[in-house]
Amino acid sequence: MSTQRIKADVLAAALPWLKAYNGKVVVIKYGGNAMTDDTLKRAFAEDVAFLRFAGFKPVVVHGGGPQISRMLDKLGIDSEFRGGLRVTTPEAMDVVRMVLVGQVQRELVGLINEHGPLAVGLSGEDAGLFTAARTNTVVDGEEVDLGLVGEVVDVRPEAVLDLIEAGRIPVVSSVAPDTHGTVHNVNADSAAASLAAALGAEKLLVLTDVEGLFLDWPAAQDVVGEISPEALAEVLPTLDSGMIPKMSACLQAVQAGVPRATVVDGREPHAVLVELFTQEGVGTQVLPGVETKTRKARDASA
Ligand SMILES: Nc1ncnc2c1ncn2[C@@H]1O[C@H](COP(=O)(O)OP(=O)(O)O)[C@@H](O)[C@H]1O
Ligand SMILES: CC(=O)N[C@@H](CCC(=O)OP(=O)(O)O)C(=O)O
Repeated sequence: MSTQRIKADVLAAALPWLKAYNGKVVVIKYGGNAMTDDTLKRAFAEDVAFLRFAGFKPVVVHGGGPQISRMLDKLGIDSEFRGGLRVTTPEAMDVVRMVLVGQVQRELVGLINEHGPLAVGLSGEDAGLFTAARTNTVVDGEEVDLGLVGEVVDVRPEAVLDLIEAGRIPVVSSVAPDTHGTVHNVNADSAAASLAAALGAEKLLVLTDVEGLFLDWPAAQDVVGEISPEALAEVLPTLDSGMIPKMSACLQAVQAGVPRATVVDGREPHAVLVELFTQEGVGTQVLPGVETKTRKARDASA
């Protein structure tokens, strides 16, 4: 087939997706582990700008776990993860906020704005976007005090909606005040799910550094292609580390009415475009009413 024909086929195949998502909100969670190099970050910014110019309404919620850990290390502040969440002292909270809002968010906004005056950064503290409530976690049957870690209990999406209506791309950091104004560290997957639900998003797309959910972790031979919320709720207690908040977030979003939530490998350049314009075969999709389907992982041993 000629190169011109291949290009024509790829472009023509995008039509159903362009129609389906025209004017629809897509919340994209960009995890810190998928921000490894400048080329990937630039490709991500291009994808988000592409979506906006293609008639989607993209909203970015970003993470930055590894970036926070590096800064805490540099400053000699100890931190540990329990059940996939960072135990956050008041001292660590200052660093979390500085890195997420002051570094990671600023960098993403800058990269997207290379394509036009599109992105506006905000955090859960802006215009009452998120209200958090302190939360603990249970690890091996024991309740663990996580310090200043919260979950979003209320969303006032007006500021984000105003930006979307003005044709902007909101870029949201996951720190949020409680009802007394004390700022809490919220896992970015969970914040993205809350925002997707409040915005009535068509999709929650979560970029990370694995091909998707593996039920045979850490052997990682078979990646889940599709899974229903009910089947996911059953396997959730067996998962560990970062996959717990990620898959809980997908479940939360779908249970709150977001039609589908997908985890994709952000180490692949243009993962966002590939996922949104491809029928099947990338990442793990949480979707009501499906049987669990798995496929061989890219790196599976033969
Ligand atoms: N069952 C599983 N399937 C896939 N990844 C898993 C699983 N269990 C644990 N993980 C780990 O979860 C990590 C993703 O979570 P996390 O490090 O928090 O990513 P992010 O920064 O993208 O939010 C993967 O890199 C992988 O090491
Ligand atoms: C409570 C909690 O764990 N908060 C996360 C917030 C950042 C985040 O979620 O970043 P990723 O998406 O890159 O993992 C943290 O402190 O690392």
